[in-house]
Amino acid sequence: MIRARALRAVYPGGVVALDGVDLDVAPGELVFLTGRSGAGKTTLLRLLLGAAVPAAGSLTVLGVDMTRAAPEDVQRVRRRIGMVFQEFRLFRGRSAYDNVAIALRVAGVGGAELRRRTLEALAAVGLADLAGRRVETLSWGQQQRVAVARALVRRPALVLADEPTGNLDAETAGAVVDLLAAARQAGATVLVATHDRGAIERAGGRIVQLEGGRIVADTGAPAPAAAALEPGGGTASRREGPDGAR
Ligand SMILES: Nc1ncnc2c1ncn2[C@@H]1O[C@H](COP(=O)(O)OP(=O)(O)OP(=O)(O)O)[C@@H](O)[C@H]1O
Repeated sequence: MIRARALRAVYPGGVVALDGVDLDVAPGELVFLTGRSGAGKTTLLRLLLGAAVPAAGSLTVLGVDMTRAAPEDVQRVRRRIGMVFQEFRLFRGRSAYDNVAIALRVAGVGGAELRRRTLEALAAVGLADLAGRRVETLSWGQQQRVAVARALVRRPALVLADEPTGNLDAETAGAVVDLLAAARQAGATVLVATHDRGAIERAGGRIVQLEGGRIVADTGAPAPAAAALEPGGGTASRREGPDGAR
């Protein structure tokens, strides 16, 4: 799903944001990226999304080598990613419905299916009654839930969320975390950059800690309890093993 080796990211001016990151994320994992401000979390998400190119190292996302991919291949990867941004990036002046529907429209979905899936996504985040409201008239937490609905409506293979619970009250933050966990239950791989300890404790999952652009701690994927306990129950861990490719 994701495979990074010796990943390095440098901003103009020479700021080294990531410095030798090795990371494997298997399909279906829920991973929290933690670390203090400036540790490199957002930069890693940007590389995964193909919004920035690594300065060195290798990065494969959804089977595509992001360091060598043609623009159309990067586009193909992006279409399979649902992104929740820190600042929502909703279209002001448009309704909650329109903001969610756009994600399906650009994927070529229209007509009755567009309407059904958009309304289902809004209902899933508890906003069915507010579908027609312009987004700037919604509360902060409601806007974030619109952004989550927009990210999930296409049933993406990979969900990337950058501080999705920032500035939300505990209850709304909990609801957002539950939605991301539900996306994982539905089969998505989910990466969440967050400072929110409560969110991490609520959802469980793997914790990868960044510091100064390096991974300094990684709890690894929790062993799937049922499979691990069954005799002959397959893998003890869904984490991809090291490959010695360094
Ligand atoms: N556009 C930019 N130009 C130059 N340097 C940048 C830029 N964006 C980020 N940086 C620097 O890169 C490093 C990593 O930043 P990044 O935003 O990835 O950290 P972060 O862990 O996401 O922080 P936060 O928790 O505050 O969002 C920091 O030193 C930051 O100052």
